Order: sequence, then C-alpha cells, then structure tokens
Amino acid sequence: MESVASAPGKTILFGEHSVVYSEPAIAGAVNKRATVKIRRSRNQNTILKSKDLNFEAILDTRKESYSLKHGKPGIIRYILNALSKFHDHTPIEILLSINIPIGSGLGSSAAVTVATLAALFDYHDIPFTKESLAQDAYNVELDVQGMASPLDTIVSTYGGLIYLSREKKPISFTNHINSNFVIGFTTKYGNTGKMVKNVKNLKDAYPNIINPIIEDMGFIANEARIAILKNDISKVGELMNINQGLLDSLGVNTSELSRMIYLARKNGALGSKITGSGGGGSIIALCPHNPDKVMKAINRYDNTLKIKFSKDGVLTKDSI
Ligand SMILES: Nc1ncnc2c1ncn2[C@@H]1O[C@H](COP(=O)(O)OP(=O)(O)O)[C@@H](O)[C@H]1O
Ligand SMILES: C[C@@](O)(CCOP(=O)(O)O)CC(=O)O
Ligand SMILES: [Mg+2]
Repeated sequence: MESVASAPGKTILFGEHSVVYSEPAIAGAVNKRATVKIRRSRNQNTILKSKDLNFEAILDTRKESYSLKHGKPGIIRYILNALSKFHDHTPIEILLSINIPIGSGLGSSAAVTVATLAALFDYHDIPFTKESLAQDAYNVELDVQGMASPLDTIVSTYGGLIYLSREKKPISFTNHINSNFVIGFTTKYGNTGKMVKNVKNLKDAYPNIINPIIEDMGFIANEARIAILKNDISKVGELMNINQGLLDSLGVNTSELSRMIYLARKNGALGSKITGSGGGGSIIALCPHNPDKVMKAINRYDNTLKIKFSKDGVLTKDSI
C-alpha cells in the first residue's frame, strides 16, 4: 500500500515575525507544493529520497538520526520529528517531491511537514481534522526551530488567503486579491530559526523600541485586512511598503532583498517587501499592471516566480 499527501507553500503578505508574538497576520497558500509518498520499505532500512532536492538518506527513527548518502540535510529534521511523533519505527520508504524553492521564505518546511504528517496518518489509518493536522504540524516546526508561529502550517493545511487573528483563529478571505504578485528570491538562503532568534534578542535588548514596532505590524495587518476586503489594491501596496520599513528595523533585511524590493518599486510595483523570515530568501511585489517588467528587472541579478494564490490546502489520496 502507498500513502500520499501534498501541501502548498505560502507567502506572507503581512505580519512575518510579529506573528510569533501573536500579532495578526495575513498569508496565502501558493500554487507550489510538496508531495510526500510513503510505502513499506523493501528492506530493513527507512529511506528518504527526493529527486527534486537531489538527496537520499537512511533514517534511524528511534534515535532521530540519519545518514546522508547525498544532498543537504536541513529538511530531514522536520520529517524525522514528524516520524518520531507518529510512526511505529517499521521500515518505510518516503519519497518527497517539491517545487517550492526551499529555505526561501515560501514555507517549504511547513509544506513538507504537513504533507508528511497527512501521508503518515493515511499510512497508519490515524483519523485527523484540518485543525488537528495544523496543530500537529505546528508542534513539529516548534520542536525543530525552537520558536515559530502557527501561521505557515495553518495556511499550508487550510489553503486560501488567511487572516490569522490575535487569538490564532484562521479566518479565510472569500475574495482573493484580484492582482498579480511576483516573488523575487536570492540564492542566499535565510534560516528561519536563526532569524526568529535574532529578532527575539533585539526585542530583549530594546523592549521599549521593538515592542511598539511589533505591535505596529499588527495594526498594519488589520488595516490591510480591510483594504483587501474592499479590493483597495493601492492601499495594500502602501501598507506592504510600511511593513517593509519595520521589517528592516528588525534586522531581517539584506542588501540582496533590498535590491529586489527597490527594483520592483522602480519598475511599477505598488508595494514590495520581504516575505518570510528574511536574512536571505524572498520578497513579494504587488504588480497589478506590469509583472513582466518587474520580473525582468529582478532577473538581472536574482530569480523570480509569478505566483498565484491557491485555494487548495492539504490534499490526500482521494483529493489529489
Ligand atoms: N537543498 C536542500 N536540501 C534539504 N534541505 C534544505 C535544502 N536547502 C535548505 N534546506 C533546509 O530546509 C529548511 C527550510 O526551512 P525554512 O528555513 O523554514 O524555510 P522555508 O520554510 O521558508 O522554505 C531548513 O531547515 C534548511 O536547512
Ligand atoms: C518569521 C516567521 O514569521 C515566518 C517564517 O517563514 P519562513 O519559514 O521563512 O517561510 C516565523 C513564524 O511565523 O514561525
Ligand atoms: Mg519554514
């Protein structure tokens, strides 16, 4: 028997970092996904393979350790943690396919975690709801990263464009923003755990300065929610730019991200900002009229993706 599940990456429009301190945020699932297949192993080893990431590893689920045949290890920790919580240590083969740029602020870790858990639950016939899956996936991200908000795993599970309230309640928008978005990403990867820790250190060192900045980010997300509901695109862009200024003040910007942000604005984007944890990774630009011009400008130095928001969250065997 083979179990399969897939889950989308995400882009954060408003509220990365501040969401870790329970401020509201807005993020949407995108049309890039991670798919995990699980089947019984043909030998005594538990094997993890990904052609897309060019890696192969043998996992020791009891010791939560691995030996890597080739490839980079990072994402394995999320899969091992999920297995340690919900797998009975019998040998399995796990195949991961992914077209989300990894480590780029587009939520590959959450998508891999959600897809792994959903495939594992199917494999073991463990019943789950979207609510319980999002919570289990959040616990994995928390264990691996040390600090995390539930935003990425919620969006990856439910799909669509979501406003996450202060009380951590996901509220889906019925209207998607009717416009084009461009993602620019560098080959300099960020590390979510490290960036979240850096922000915490800054907050601890300067609480009187940083706490109001984080609170302001929450006000921006709330203003943005109203602007999105009214489909007021220029206001959404303006709020993205304000949010970017505050992210910069938290120390998560880099020269490459700044270059993409300003190239996007110079070429007509209504708003542009980091998306995800920063320190490398991605920016998002709101380009209603000229996405191709913005992409061409960014492509001179970095890479781009035109993304669409996707209503699909986690998909399992019957729905894929
Ligand atoms: N080529 C790769 N192969 C396997 N893991 C990778 C690779 N590049 C990055 N990683 C790991 O993938 C994870 C990405 O998670 P994260 O930093 O949260 O970024 P995001 O979720 O935005 O993609 C990190 O643990 C990182 O070490
Ligand atoms: C910085 C943060 O708000 C978003 C991180 O997103 P990503 O892992 O860089 O895609 C952290 C979190 O919400 O857990
Ligand atoms: Mg992540």
